[in-house]
Amino acid sequence: MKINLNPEVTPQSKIIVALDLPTAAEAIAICDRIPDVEFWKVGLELFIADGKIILQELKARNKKVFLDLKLHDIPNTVASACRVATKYGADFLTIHASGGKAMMQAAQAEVQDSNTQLLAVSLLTSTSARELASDLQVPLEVSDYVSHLVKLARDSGLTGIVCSPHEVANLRSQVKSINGDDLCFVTPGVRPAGTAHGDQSRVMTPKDAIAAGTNYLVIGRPITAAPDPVMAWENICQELS
Ligand SMILES: O=c1ccn([C@@H]2O[C@H](COP(=O)(O)O)[C@@H](O)[C@H]2O)c(=O)[nH]1
Repeated sequence: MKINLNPEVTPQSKIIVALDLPTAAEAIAICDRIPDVEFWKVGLELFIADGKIILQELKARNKKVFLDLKLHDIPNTVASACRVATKYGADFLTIHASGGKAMMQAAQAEVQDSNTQLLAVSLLTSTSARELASDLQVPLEVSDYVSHLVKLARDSGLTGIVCSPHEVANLRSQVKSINGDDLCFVTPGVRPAGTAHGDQSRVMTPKDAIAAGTNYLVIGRPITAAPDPVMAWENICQELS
């Protein structure tokens, strides 16, 4: 069954915790410590190390799974990878919107009849306005560039978008999905007040991100790298309740 994009409004159900860890054993240890987490994200490091093991383990625990592979290649290659990825039973899978419409449409066609819903990564939350202009030489404001990519993803039939919480409110009012429903906005770049931003640029607190209209928050190191991950998780849930 495809997951509900507007989960029950408990703090836990809106938080996806990123398991950016080097082995399945370390990831499982974190899952054991925080059994209340309902939705886990498996990214490149863990997938390359131990993808099959961790994905089977999370599904065996009846957890929701976000497989964050951020695929970006020619349409045939991405579509084939998406077809194979659906076999893991992931609820969300990411591809890069900057791969273009043909790539996204081909990918969407492969997941259409599965329970996996595709999200388009717009502009990485680590990218600043300065980098967009100077390094990437994109002559647009961040908000205009993200909006352009989101429309491409919408026109390609994707379910949702990965963007910074800063962009959600504007995008929600501007862009509906092709069937008229709201797009699902999934936002990394979330930092509780007082925690290190690290490599993230376009950040917001959990409470402000929810107020901005995010469907799901993605939070990694503020929980998994905290001195006490259980307390970090509980503090964020408390902030949202
Ligand atoms: O634009 C993006 C897309 C994906 N991510 C991923 O989210 C988590 C964030 O982890 P933190 O430790 O909370 O920074 C990470 O797995 C990224 O790969 C993103 O940050 N930005």
